[in-house]
Amino acid sequence: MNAHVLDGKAFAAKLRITIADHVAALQAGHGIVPGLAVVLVGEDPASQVYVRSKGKMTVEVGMRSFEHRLPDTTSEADLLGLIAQLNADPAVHGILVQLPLPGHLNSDLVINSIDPAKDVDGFHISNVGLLGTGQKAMVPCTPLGCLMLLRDHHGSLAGKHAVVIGRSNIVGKPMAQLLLGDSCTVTIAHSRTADLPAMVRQADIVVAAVGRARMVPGDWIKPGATVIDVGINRIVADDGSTSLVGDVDYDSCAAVAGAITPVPGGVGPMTIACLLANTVTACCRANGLAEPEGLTV
Ligand SMILES: NC(=O)C1=CN([C@@H]2O[C@H](COP(=O)(O)OP(=O)(O)OC[C@H]3O[C@@H](n4cnc5c(N)ncnc54)[C@H](OP(=O)(O)O)[C@@H]3O)[C@@H](O)[C@H]2O)C=CC1
Ligand SMILES: Nc1nc(=O)c2c([nH]1)NC[C@@H]1CN(c3ccc(C(=O)N[C@@H](CCC(=O)O)C(=O)O)cc3)C=[N+]21
Repeated sequence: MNAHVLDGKAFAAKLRITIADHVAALQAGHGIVPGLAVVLVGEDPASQVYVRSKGKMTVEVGMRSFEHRLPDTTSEADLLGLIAQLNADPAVHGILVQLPLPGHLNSDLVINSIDPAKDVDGFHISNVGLLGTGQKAMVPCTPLGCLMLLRDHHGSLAGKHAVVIGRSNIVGKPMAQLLLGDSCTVTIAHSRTADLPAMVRQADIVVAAVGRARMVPGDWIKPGATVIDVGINRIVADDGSTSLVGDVDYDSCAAVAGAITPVPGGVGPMTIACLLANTVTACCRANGLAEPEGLTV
C-alpha cells in the first residue's frame, strides 16, 4: 500500500485564508485588529526561525505582531513584568512565550502568569483543566492541528484506537485529551512503556511526539493505519548538510500506512496556522463577539 499524504502545508494555507477573511471582517465590522505577542528569551537559533515565521504569517493574515526578544540573562521578575504589561494591553489578544525557557526561569510560573484568556498556546493550568473536563478552552496549537488533519481525513474518529507516543504537556497529553474528546480509545506511551512496538501495532491512529529522529519503523505500523508525525529533528548528513526529519521513518511507514504526514510540510505548518486561529478566537471572546466556526474544537 502507498499511504495517502496528509498535506499539512496545503491545509494550513487554506486555514490561513479563512483566518484572513475573519480578520478582515473584524476590522471592517468592528474596527478591531487581533494582535499576537511572541516572547523569546535567549538566542536559540531554531526558536528564532519559528518566531520569525510566526511573525511573518501573523502580518500576512492582517493581524498585529508584537515581538519581544529578551537576552538569556533576563530575570524572572523582568519576564513576569513584561507578561503583566502584555496582559493589560488591549491591543494584545494572544501571548506566546517560546519554550523551552533558559534553566534559571520557572516555566510553570511564567506560563501560569499569562492571562488564560490570552493564552493562545493553551498551556495555562486553567486551560489545561478546561480541556480535561470538556469545557471551552484555549486548545494547544500542535494537537489542535493534528486533530483537524485527522477529522478532515476520517470524518468521525469514534471507536478508533489511538496510540500517542510521548506524554509532554505541550503535545502528548493534550493530544490524548482531544482524541478522547472525539471518542477514540486512547493509549499514551512513553519511555517506560513495556513493549512499544506491540502497543503501536494495535493502533488505528499513531501520533509520534518523541523528539527522536526516525524512531518508529514501518514494521510497527498496522497496515492501513494513520500516522501523524509531530517530531521535528534536525539531522546532519555525512557531507555536513542538514535536513529535517520526523519521529517516524517516513519511507518504511508510508509503505504500510493508510495515511501519513510528512516532515517538513505536515504538522509544523498546522501548528502556526492554529496559533493564528487561536488568536482570532481569543480576540472575539475578549470583545464579546460570536467566534468563527471551524477555528477551534
Ligand atoms: N511540529 C510541531 O509543531 C511541533 C513539534 N514538536 C516536536 O515534537 C517532538 C516532541 O516534542 P515534546 O513533546 O515537546 O518533547 P518532550 O521531550 O517534552 O517529550 C518527549 C516524550 O517522548 C517520550 N520518549 C522519549 N524517548 C522515548 C522512547 N524511546 N520511547 C517512547 N517514548 C519516548 C518521553 O517519555 P518520558 O516522559 O518517559 O520521558 C516524553 O514523554 C520534538 O521533536 C519536538 O521538536 C514539538 C512541538 C511542536
Ligand atoms: N510556547 C511554545 N509554543 C509552541 O508551539 C512551540 C514552542 N513553544 N517551542 C518550540 C515548538 C516547536 N514548534 C514548531 C512550530 C512550527 C514548526 C514548523 O512550521 N515546521 C516546518 C519547517 C520549519 C523549518 O524548516 O525549520 C514544517 O514542519 O514544515 C515546527 C515546530 C512550536 N513550538
